[in-house]
Amino acid sequence: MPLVMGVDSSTQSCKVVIVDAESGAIVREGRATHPAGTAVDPEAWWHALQHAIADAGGLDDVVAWSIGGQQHGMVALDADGRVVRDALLWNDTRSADAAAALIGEYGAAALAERTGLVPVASFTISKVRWLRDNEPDVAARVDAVALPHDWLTWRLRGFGPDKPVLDELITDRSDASGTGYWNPATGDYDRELFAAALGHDAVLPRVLGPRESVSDAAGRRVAAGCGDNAGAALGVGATLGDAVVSIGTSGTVFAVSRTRTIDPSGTVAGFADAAGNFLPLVATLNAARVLDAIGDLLAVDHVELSRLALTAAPAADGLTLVPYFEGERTPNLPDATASLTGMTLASTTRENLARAAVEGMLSGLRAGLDAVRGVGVSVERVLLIGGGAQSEAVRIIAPDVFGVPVEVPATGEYVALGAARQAASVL
Ligand SMILES: Nc1ncnc2c1ncn2[C@@H]1O[C@H](COP(=O)(O)OP(=O)(O)O)[C@@H](O)[C@H]1O
Ligand SMILES: O=C(CO)[C@@H](O)[C@H](O)COP(=O)(O)O
Repeated sequence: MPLVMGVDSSTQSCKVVIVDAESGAIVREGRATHPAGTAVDPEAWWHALQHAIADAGGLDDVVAWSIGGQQHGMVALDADGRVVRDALLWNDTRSADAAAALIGEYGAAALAERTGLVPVASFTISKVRWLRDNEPDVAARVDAVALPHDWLTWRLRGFGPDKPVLDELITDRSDASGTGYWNPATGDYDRELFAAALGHDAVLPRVLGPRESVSDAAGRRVAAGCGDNAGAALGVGATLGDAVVSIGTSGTVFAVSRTRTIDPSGTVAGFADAAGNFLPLVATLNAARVLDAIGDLLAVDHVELSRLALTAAPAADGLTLVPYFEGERTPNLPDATASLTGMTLASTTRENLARAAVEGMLSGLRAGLDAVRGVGVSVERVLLIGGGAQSEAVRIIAPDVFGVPVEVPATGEYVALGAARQAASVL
């Protein structure tokens, strides 16, 4: 009964599963929370990872592991292996102007062709460019740029400021494909784009193939890890014809595809997956936390918010929440704010507000589904996952909003399970 560990270092928390590699059964689990905010000291993730591993009973009996994580965050290191500033996360919109500058210089169509992406604030290249433009002294000290899962993998393997071997940074194609300086057609970094964004070239993590591995200081096998959405696709077992809708901090809609996506409009990101295929994806910045915010406002928990939403009629008597609390990525409106319209004395009830929150959040994801279909991906059913899928109201209202059958797999940490699968596959 060899045991493997899978990790999801997500925006809000770190989740660890220890799995029997033969049966797939979860043997132990652990978790720890991450700090709030869109710029975070990566040390906080490292501490959370260690807590979550301890909470899961430790690694002593584990023979292989793999880390999945939130995508795109910029972890910039100096020559001594120290983080040069707080990591800017995928949901930090200060890099919107940098994204626009990149598009102005290279053209959206050319960037989509070269990297699969048209820059928005979320992608790593926009953050790297922001650093060069706004903190040139810090940018000049950067010797390596990694993603959250790359850096945590490096730390857990035994590297860090005490052993700063930057060439030992590794990543995988799914997370590399979210940088904006990796070419999904060739599998190589686009060094010209990266060096121009940063102002000079630097170490980038080596991209391991789906079955390649390295080892940690104790000799355990370490798989390449993955971006969290690719991890979820692996963990939930998505196949052709499935679209996965994940309602976590981000809302994402993605599908496994045999061919790469090039969308010069930038709506659909042409990511790679963790198994050698591709993962066209649409992401919104406003998902589970829309429900958190309205629940807090109404001073109710998730169960009561769901009950209120299901008490109201569809369309909430015209009360409409456009939930751009954090700005928005799809559509690309980084400076947008949320708005509530259709307020009358009759429509402005707690029930309608709860319903409008669920419908507004799901409508953003429906637009994502349409966009994924629009690039030629067939969607026969939706698999609904993430913390927000635990809401009964979300589960009941989603099929009407999406217009396709919706299946809700048993509640589970599918990103961490996907990473555990990677670990099992390199054994
Ligand atoms: N029953 C529920 N109804 C609605 N939202 C929920 C429920 N349970 C958890 N959540 C929300 O789900 C989010 C966490 O989901 P998760 O998929 O773990 O996110 P992430 O991976 O981004 O950290 C939190 O915002 C949490 O409040
Ligand atoms: O930016 C994206 C995908 O492009 C997000 O999906 C992040 O990867 C964060 O994920 P969660 O923490 O919300 O799961």
